[in-house]
Amino acid sequence: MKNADPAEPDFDALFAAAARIQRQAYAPYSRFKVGAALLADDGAIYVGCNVENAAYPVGSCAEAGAVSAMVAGGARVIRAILVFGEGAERVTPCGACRQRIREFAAPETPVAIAGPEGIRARFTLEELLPASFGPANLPR
Ligand SMILES: O=c1ccn([C@H]2C[C@H](O)[C@@H](CO)O2)c(=O)[nH]1
Repeated sequence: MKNADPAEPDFDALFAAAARIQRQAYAPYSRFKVGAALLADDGAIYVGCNVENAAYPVGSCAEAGAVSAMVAGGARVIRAILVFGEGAERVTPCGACRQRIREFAAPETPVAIAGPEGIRARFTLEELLPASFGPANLPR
């Protein structure tokens, strides 16, 4: 049975959303298109794709786009996130994006890494960004 556990995020839906948005990526320089989809606490799926720039460092990652879409949509908690990329290697979020996810996720929040054939690996955020700095580290 598909997604029988109600506590388990629907990774099939995240995969479909990330694979769809990956095709929209603007990546004329790297030619490496990435899509990201996250399930937020409002039950909605928010997506993003990488958007490169002729001034290379100005480009943004798929995960950054998905996090921005979530915040713009009014949600504040990431329940699960999936990153979709092509090629033989796993496309794990870059360091900066791990921190972006950290702002809105828990240590145990799943981060799934997918390619065209399906999910390749599943990490927790804590595995990708151990001993991290977050909102609670700032004085109130
Ligand atoms: O997790 C990742 C890794 C890379 N990229 C983008 C950045 C750049 O546009 C291209 C090559 O690094 O892929 C993402 O969007 N997400």
